[in-house]
Amino acid sequence: MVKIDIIGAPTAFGQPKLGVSLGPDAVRFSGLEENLKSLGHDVSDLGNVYGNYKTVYRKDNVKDGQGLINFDEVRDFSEHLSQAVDNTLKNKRFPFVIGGDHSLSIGSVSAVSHHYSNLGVLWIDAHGDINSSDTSPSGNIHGMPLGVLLGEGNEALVNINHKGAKLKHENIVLVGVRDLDAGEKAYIKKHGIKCYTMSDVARLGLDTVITKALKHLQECDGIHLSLDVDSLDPMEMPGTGTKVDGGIFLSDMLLALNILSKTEQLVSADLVEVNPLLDNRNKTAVKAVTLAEYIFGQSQI
Ligand SMILES: NC(=[NH2+])NCCC[C@H](N)C(=O)O
Ligand SMILES: [Mn+2]
Ligand SMILES: [Mn+2]
Repeated sequence: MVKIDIIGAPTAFGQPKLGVSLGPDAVRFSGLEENLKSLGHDVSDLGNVYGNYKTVYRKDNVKDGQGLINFDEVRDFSEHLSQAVDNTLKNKRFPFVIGGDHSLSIGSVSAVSHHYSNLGVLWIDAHGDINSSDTSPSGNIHGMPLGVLLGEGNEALVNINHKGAKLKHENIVLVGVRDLDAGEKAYIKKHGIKCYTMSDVARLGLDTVITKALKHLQECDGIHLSLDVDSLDPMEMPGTGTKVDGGIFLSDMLLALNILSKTEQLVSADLVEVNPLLDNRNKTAVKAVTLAEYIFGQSQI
């Protein structure tokens, strides 16, 4: 039995497409809390986190001096989210953060890293999200959370929750990657970051990849899962803002999550980038709930 706090993080400030702020409710309305309860868990939905701004999105998406879009809003939201995640961990509960765009991981992982000195991160995503204000071609902060957590670029973002870098390069594993920017490729190579691309997944199978990823993180005192729904193929997950063909299929992902759910090291998770306005009859949110069930031990027999 896991004591789970569902934390809605409806931020859309990290990218320009409207609708991702509706993600948490679409996932809730598809049965998230009830289904996790039927698996035997103690589940509490804490509702949504909001920052000091009146909305969780901007229609105009303004760049600041460093080329960061909606910088003040992202920083403010991240601080608020990190406080909520910190409280959950203090209460000895599992923070399960539902997005919202992937910039939310700056807040969630910053808080988790305060509780685990050698935190590992399993980042399942079509993208690397390892840009920084120095390398990002778009200025969208949802493409930068790993970069920020590694201490790169804009200092105010790096210092969210507490000062300095939150993760070690060797404690990160990327899985499902198939769309990296040039700066991201260079950074991953320079720092020797463990990265399983879709070609690796095609060659080895996702079950083997996840087993290898967990082996790589075996010395970590906790593992955070950050699961971007665009890691799945767009045929599976149409409701997301930065789709890339050639992704993971649901059956493979469920097997991988089943393997992951058996490790005692898993301490927190994010499920991000569900955008109901881009979806086809809420399919993406419904499957996101299935992913959540498997993270928390659902099995097929
Ligand atoms: N979390 C995501 N969906 N990120 C997409 C990032 C796309 C691109 N690499 C960028 O930095 O703008
Ligand atoms: Mn992505
Ligand atoms: Mn992402």
